[in-house]
Amino acid sequence: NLSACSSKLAFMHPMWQEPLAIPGGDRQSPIDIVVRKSVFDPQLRPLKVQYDPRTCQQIWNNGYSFLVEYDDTTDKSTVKGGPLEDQFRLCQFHFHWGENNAWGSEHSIDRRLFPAELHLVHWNSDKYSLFEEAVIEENGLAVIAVFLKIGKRHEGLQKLVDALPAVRHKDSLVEFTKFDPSCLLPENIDDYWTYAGSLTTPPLTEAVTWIVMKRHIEVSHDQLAVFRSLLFTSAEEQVQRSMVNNFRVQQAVKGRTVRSSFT
Ligand SMILES: NS(=O)(=O)c1ccc(C(=O)N2CCN(Cc3ccccc3)C2)cc1
Ligand SMILES: [Zn+2]
Repeated sequence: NLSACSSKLAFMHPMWQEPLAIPGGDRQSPIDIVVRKSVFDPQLRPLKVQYDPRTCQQIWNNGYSFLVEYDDTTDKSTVKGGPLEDQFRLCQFHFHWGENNAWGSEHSIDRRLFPAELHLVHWNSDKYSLFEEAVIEENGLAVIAVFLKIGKRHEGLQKLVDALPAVRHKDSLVEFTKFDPSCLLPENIDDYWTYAGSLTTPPLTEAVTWIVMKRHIEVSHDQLAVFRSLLFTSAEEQVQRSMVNNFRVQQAVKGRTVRSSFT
């Protein structure tokens, strides 16, 4: 099945060597969400997402993905409700994608992989004062994951796609403003799965409440092709490597329960 292939593939294209020991290591991400094993929780409230496009600052290639970074010095762009007890501030969003449209997402639904996955990263501003503090704390982060499927062109995404050639190489950065990331959310954000997990890139800390949207968004084949024109490597390096397959292999669920906000 594809996910086995993608894990073999990840072996063939290891973005990084998976560390042997991970702190705790019993709530790692990503995972396969087995729908029939998820548990409906009627106490899960609707998500309240409030993003201010004026907090959008820059876009940069960090050598894993490209990050669109937001000013998180005030509570202007936040998420609360859903499984969250506190208010979380948006600090950045990024994507993971494959070398082709057969795989690329980090999470899967009943082993179904998607060509790409969006992560909107937030940190708990009720409890901490900086992302760097929250990233090592139990309930420090909340990441909203949205699957991407190939279909019609996503008008809102195009402004982002047009900026990508300027951050082709690792460590390149350009100003990027007035982008409202709510345009990347599906119409219905009330249907999601949620579970306790980790960052999927180093330091892999077990600080994340994952909120995985049931509904996907559509982007065009050509839009996703521009993601694949990015490079893992900096301008100085002799050998340039295409930024593709920047997903982590799936991790053991280890007795965790995945809750659903819908029946
Ligand atoms: N794929 S994911 O959504 O799980 C995700 C991955 C990375 C990040 C992220 O912004 N950083 C991870 C650590 N990094 C730098 C850092 C910061 C503090 C301490 C140590 C290192 C930043 C956030 C979410
Ligand atoms: Zn991610």
